[in-house]
Amino acid sequence: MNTGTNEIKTVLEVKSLNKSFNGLKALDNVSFKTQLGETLVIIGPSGSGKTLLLKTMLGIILQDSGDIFIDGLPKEKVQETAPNFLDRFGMLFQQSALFDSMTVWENIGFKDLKKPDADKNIIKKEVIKLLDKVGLGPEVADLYPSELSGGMQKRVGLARAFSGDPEFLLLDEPTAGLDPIMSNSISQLIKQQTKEHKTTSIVISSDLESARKISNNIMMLHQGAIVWHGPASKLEETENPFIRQFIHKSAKGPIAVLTE
Ligand SMILES: Nc1ncnc2c1ncn2[C@@H]1O[C@H](COP(=O)(O)OP(=O)(O)OP(=O)(O)O)[C@@H](O)[C@H]1O
Repeated sequence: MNTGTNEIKTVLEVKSLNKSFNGLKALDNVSFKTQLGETLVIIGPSGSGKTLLLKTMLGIILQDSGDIFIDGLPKEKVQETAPNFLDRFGMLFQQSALFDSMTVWENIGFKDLKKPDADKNIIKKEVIKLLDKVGLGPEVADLYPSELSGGMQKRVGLARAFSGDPEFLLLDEPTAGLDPIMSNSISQLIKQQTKEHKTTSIVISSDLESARKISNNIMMLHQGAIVWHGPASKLEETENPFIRQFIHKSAKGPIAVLTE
């Protein structure tokens, strides 16, 4: 009997996605589903297609073939009826991708500031609450991104992604380059946000400790293809050679290690 407490509902689906650059396959028949409230972490070696997959899902790069479904509808259909459908997504790109010419609060309030009836004072107040959520004080609001450390920029990027409590979070390497304490606190924030708002999240992470902490499921890409997709709890026990090599940081295995 479905009690309604563990609702299984596919909210994002990628079907047979292919993309090549100069004849080289960068995404190779990628198919997967994510359920409401799930956090899927994508792992894989450098150049395996992780960022490209997120960019294709968002329409920043167009696929050669394959489809993306949101709530069971093709993305193009969703876009037709709701041109601002990307507002349903909170995104964090690598290097945080903050706008250098805008202050921290303008960066975080960006989505709301675009609205015709935007009230700057209300938006700034909301931003200060978000800053507090990611562990930054109100004094940071009027600074420019260049005045912040890398860790602070990540937090600001995360606050921007959380802004408006989006249904979906797509985060590219949220803990890369951070010290272990900062990385742990960012992982906690992602967990808290996804739990409190039942957010469906896809997170690219090379930080396996963070991946284990935040994920329900893990998917590994290699040369644009999915080589493993399963529950995070099975990561340690799987015999999959790609996973074994990746988690043991071994030079031996199916993943080629580049040498000079
Ligand atoms: N706009 C583009 N033009 C040409 N090639 C591209 C483009 N975007 C991605 N690629 C290629 O697609 C492949 C996958 O790139 P992608 O950035 O997705 O890798 P990744 O797994 O995110 O790597 P990393 O962990 O290093 O960020 C790479 O070979 C890359 O060179």
